[in-house]
Amino acid sequence: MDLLLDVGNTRLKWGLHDESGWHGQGAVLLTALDGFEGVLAGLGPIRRMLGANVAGAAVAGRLGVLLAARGLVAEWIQSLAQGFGVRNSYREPGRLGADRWAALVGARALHRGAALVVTSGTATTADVLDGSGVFQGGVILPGLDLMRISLARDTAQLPFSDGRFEATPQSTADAIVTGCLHAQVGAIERMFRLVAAEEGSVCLLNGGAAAALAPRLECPVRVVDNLVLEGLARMLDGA
Ligand SMILES: Nc1ncnc2c1ncn2[C@@H]1O[C@H](COP(=O)(O)OP(=O)(O)O)[C@@H](O)[C@H]1O
Ligand SMILES: CC(C)(COP(=O)(O)O)[C@@H](O)C(=O)NCCC(=O)O
Ligand SMILES: [K+]
Repeated sequence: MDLLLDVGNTRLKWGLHDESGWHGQGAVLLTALDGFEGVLAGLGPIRRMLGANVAGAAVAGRLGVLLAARGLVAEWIQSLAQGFGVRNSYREPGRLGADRWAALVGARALHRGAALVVTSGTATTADVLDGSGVFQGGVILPGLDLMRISLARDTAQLPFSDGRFEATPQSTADAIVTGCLHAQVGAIERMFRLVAAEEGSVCLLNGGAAAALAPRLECPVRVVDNLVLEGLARMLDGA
């Protein structure tokens, strides 16, 4: 069994995988990272650990210690210019977030046509993957919760509270939630225009906020499981 880690800025997502598929997945908040020690202790024998980390060196260091206690060496991927059926058009390919690279590899394995690969986590990313597997570029915006948090933090009168999506919001809470959803969905729909003309193109949507965005999107959407873990599994298969 291999252990795959998608370490984002809010949560660590883990998955246990072998040739026959997935044998368990879970998530741990970075604010409770020590809890991952218990998760690790409960897993059976592990061959290798491969991960994508965008949460920085301190988090990688803490994970390295937890993994070493189980006799595992932490292997962290870097974005490549080309590999696993995907070509990376970033001017400096290594600067693309490792999670975005892994998600593109996962997306390519899942869907052969053009796709807009959207991961809605702490940040939302919307990445254009054309029908020949070329990542042409993409956008980064604050994620849904980060937008709401920033309004509460930097204004005197706006709270962080739950509202509802409404066509014409008539309360502060509804106005904030609806505004932030419009911002997310609007950016995604604008990016989708870049692949809309390609046969069979779809928006592949994943990440912690995917369920909140999916019902609002007016483009072909397929909500998928964690594409980063999927991509990491392909990388081990191809290794
Ligand atoms: N239990 C939870 N705790 C924190 N955030 C959650 C939870 N459930 C869903 N979320 C949402 O999911 C986002 C985190 O999604 P995730 O894809 O794990 O992000 P990241 O990869 O940036 O860590 C949060 O910003 C929040 O919007
Ligand atoms: C864009 C991101 C912050 C997304 O992080 P996440 O929301 O998954 O925590 C991350 O992929 C990152 O730090 N990228 C490096 C810069 C880039 O991709 O251009
Ligand atoms: K993201």
